[in-house]
Amino acid sequence: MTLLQKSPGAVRSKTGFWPNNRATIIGVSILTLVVIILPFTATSTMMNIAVFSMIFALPAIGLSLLMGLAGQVSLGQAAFFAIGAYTHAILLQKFEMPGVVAAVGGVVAAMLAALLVGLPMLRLRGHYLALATLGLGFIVMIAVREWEFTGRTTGIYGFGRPEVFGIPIDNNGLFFWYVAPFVIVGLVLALNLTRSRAGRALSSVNDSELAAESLGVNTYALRVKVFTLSAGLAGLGGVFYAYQVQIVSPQMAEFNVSVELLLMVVLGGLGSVWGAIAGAFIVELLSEGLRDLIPAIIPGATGEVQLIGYGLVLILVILLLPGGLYQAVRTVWAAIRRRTAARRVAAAALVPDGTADAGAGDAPTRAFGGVPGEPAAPHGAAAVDEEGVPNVPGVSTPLAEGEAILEVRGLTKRYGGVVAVDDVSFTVPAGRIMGLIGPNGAGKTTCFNMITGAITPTSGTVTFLGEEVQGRKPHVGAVRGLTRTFQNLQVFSSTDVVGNVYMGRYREGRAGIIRGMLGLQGREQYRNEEIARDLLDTMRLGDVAELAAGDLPFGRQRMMEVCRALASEPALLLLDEPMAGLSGKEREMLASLLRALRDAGLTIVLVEHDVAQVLALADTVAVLDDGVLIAYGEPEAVRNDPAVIVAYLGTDADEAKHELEELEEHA
Ligand SMILES: Nc1ncnc2c1ncn2[C@@H]1O[C@H](COP(=O)(O)OP(=O)(O)OP(=O)(O)O)[C@@H](O)[C@H]1O
Repeated sequence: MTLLQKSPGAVRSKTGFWPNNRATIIGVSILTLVVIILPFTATSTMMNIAVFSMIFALPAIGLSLLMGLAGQVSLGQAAFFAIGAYTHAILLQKFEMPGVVAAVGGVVAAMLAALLVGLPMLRLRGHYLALATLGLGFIVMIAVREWEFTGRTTGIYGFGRPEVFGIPIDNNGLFFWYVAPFVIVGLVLALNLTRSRAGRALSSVNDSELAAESLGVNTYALRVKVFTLSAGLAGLGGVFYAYQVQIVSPQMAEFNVSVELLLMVVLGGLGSVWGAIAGAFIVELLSEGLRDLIPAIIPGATGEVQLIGYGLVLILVILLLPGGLYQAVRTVWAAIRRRTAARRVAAAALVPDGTADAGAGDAPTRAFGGVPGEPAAPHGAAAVDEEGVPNVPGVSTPLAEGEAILEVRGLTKRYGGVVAVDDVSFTVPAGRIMGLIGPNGAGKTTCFNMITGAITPTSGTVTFLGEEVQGRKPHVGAVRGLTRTFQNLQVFSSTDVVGNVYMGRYREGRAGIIRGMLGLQGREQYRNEEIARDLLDTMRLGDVAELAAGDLPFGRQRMMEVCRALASEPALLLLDEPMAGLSGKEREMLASLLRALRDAGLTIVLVEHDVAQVLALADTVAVLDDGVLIAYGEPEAVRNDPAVIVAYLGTDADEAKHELEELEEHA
């Protein structure tokens, strides 16, 4: 039996966990209609703006994915735009390659440049990528300006226009129709990506890289992929730009182009793909307006002054509408939905016996926390036994009970002169609960962090399921079944409660970025969502499944974190102070749950300040004091160990023992 029995008839949620596909279809249909009609109705100035908006929408979508999803800022998107354009122009003009080959070459060159910058930079945390891309922008601009091959300041020109079935694309209307399908396809792929397993993982990384890694997300690989994808879209934009203006020049890589792209993304709303397209149109309109307005206000002003206009708009948006247009639209939409719902409730109240039997015929069946094949308890109804203890699913353990699942040998962590953990060794047997206790600052969390890969030990080894994992990133252990919770909660606040627990299923999923973009992972997603919901019901969190995770009370956030860790079907679960902040009732429930999980075969290591709880729960207890392992054994032996008593209470052993007993009685 696995930890989570999967519902055989997993059904699609009707509660809105997945963004509304119908809305996307309607949106894309309207956009397509506008694209078809616009060239027949727009003035030539409008058509010119529309063409450039479409061209810039591509790098803007890329930047939006990078900044909104991957949480990385690029100040040099124009560099990839220029690399795409120059490569395309060079292949066309100097090597006389066919248009399609030259275009693909432009995109590939931009992606390769991104790999070159991203591979070293994305390993580092912080804003290094922003600085590196800013530098790249300057390098590209200066290189093409100084290099004979790229035409110096004059640039490259004289290459032909694109042709489709022998028809030259030689006016704005045709060019608009030529670019638009690429933008629409890019839009759909990007929308799919944001909803996919990979997209959700990226948002989670934004919320808490440590928690995402601990659930098996390889954050570095994902960021590199999104950065490369983002550069590819910029390169494609550059290819179209080169075709449209019929010249490529160093200005394309200038900083103000990157700022323009940044403005499009911020104005539209970070991470919103629709917002990026809207932002592209608005900034192009704005830029047209500023071109006339600025010389009228400041006679003799050059194009540089336009940057001041962009800067002002950027500041205003950040101050007044930090979520951009996307946020504004969402706020209005939410208000409309609230009013509609209120009206519906009022109307229902007028109908005698308005208790409709809605959906009774298609109630989902669940095997988890209920009887297989029988209608499930509604979300929010706790699946509990007669004593109020949650039902616990079965557990699969890769080892026989008592075999070493985790071996820690000579684990040491020094911070300058501070030895946080000093030569600690212990073994955790499978199917047992091990308590790790010690006074404040004893080194418990540091120990956890070294075991899970959050920090690298100064020396020592951590062997999990026979493989040394010390010093490796947390996702390495997580993929093999090593999952943890955190002393300081690490909630994915950008999503709801079910979204958090769904992320716990990450290591069970397979779909990558490509499958995500193509929308070929529906089954896997719906199945994992159902499992997440089932688990929430079992943990009595079903009633808050749709709430924003950050809005939950502290105690329920802790329970949600445990639930999220369980969703990953771990072989070894490390819990860092899971009882902290819980009510007495919640503590009791959690203790029962842990006992039941252990009885089902799960191995648990528990760091906890509630010593009485640990001594009552654990099969073995390790005690740290000042980084040193001072006791290790069965709870009874540890309870009476004078060294432990002195470490905890810092007084005479007999007196301390008496105090400890009193404490336990009152606990
Ligand atoms: N990044 C760091 N730099 C310097 N010292 C650190 C760092 N992290 C932890 N320490 C020190 O290492 C020691 C152990 O800290 P740790 O947080 O592991 O203890 P703990 O047993 O988990 O404490 P608590 O129960 O209060 O959470 C403490 O003295 C702490 O100040």
